[in-house]
Amino acid sequence: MNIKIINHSTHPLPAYETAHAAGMDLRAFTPEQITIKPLQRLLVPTGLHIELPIGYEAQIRPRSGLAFKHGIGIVNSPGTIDADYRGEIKVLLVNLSDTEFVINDGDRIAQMVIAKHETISWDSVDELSDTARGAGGYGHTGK
Ligand SMILES: O=c1ccn([C@H]2C[C@H](O)[C@@H](COP(=O)(O)OP(=O)(O)OP(=O)(O)O)O2)c(=O)[nH]1
Ligand SMILES: [Mg+2]
Repeated sequence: MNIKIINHSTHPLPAYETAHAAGMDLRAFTPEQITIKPLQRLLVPTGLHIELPIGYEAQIRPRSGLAFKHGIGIVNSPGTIDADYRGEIKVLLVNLSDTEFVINDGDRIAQMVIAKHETISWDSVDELSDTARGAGGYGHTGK
């Protein structure tokens, strides 16, 4: 499938790093170096605008290497890019470590997964079907 993209950054388009990867890495587009202090959150520009087909979304997810080695997460993970959004894709990073983290222009800061989704209508009813679980949740099946 082809998706329209405008790249205002100076970096290559997001690409799958391996043959069967689900996510394409997103690069920071920030001519000036960015420093994220411990527990600080920051919107990082990518310079990218996309036109998703109706019925598709893009999910902005953390990279596990950055999360494990540097405590870098995404506050609203997974971020949702709607099919009707035409603005710049940005990544809402958070530094969950106790040391500053530096982002340089072009660093791969997150990954984007393109996914199908349903658009539904509600049927308002008075009762839902019976199941063995019923209302049990929050660990009611034990550890
Ligand atoms: O990580 C993200 C999440 C969202 N967006 C953009 C695309 C998305 O379509 C739009 C709105 O996002 P969302 O619906 O999550 O935020 P909201 O707070 O509900 O804003 P809005 O009222 O504009 O929908 O912001 C990003 O660029 N990065
Ligand atoms: Mg919204």
